[in-house]
Amino acid sequence: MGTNAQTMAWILDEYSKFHGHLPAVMTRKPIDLGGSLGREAATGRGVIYATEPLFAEYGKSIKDLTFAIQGFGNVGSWAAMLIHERGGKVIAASGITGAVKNPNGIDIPTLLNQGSNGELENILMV
Ligand SMILES: NC(=O)C1=CN([C@@H]2O[C@H](COP(=O)(O)OP(=O)(O)OC[C@H]3O[C@@H](n4cnc5c(N)ncnc54)[C@H](O)[C@@H]3O)[C@@H](O)[C@H]2O)C=CC1
Ligand SMILES: O=C(O)CCC(=O)C(=O)O
Repeated sequence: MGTNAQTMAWILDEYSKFHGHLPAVMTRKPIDLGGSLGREAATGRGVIYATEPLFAEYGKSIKDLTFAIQGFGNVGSWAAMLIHERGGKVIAASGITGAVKNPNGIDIPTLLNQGSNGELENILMV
């Protein structure tokens, strides 16, 4: 937690100083350092790909359900976006310094466009 592609680039840089340039040792690198396309979204996407069949076993789909996202960072914000795209309703999201709620459904693209870095600082309600 609290890391991003830049952090991974720093770790790769430090590792390379001692062991030579071996980019395969570090995942979630920036693309221009050999990172994988789609990596930023991958874990949140995995959450959705895993939960969709689980819901199906109970005769439900994402569009029928409401969601609260505890931890609106890399994984949580991508999961929220994919829920939104599938017609699901995200009614609450929280980070360590703030939270938002809207019983009618949060507009996730708008929330992300507010420059939220996963902490939801100064955002009380959307
Ligand atoms: N990013 C990835 O690709 C992967 C992440 N994970 C795991 O998924 C989890 C989330 O990772 P990321 O989204 O990358 O982290 P992140 O740092 O981007 O987001 C973490 C979120 O949790 C919130 N948070 C932190 N401490 C909290 C607390 N005490 N109470 C409430 N909220 C708190 C932060 O405010 C932030 O919104 C971590 O446990 C991580 O190890 C696992 C596999 C891959
Ligand atoms: O990038 C990876 O291969 C794994 C990342 C992971 O498990 C994490 O961020 O906690």
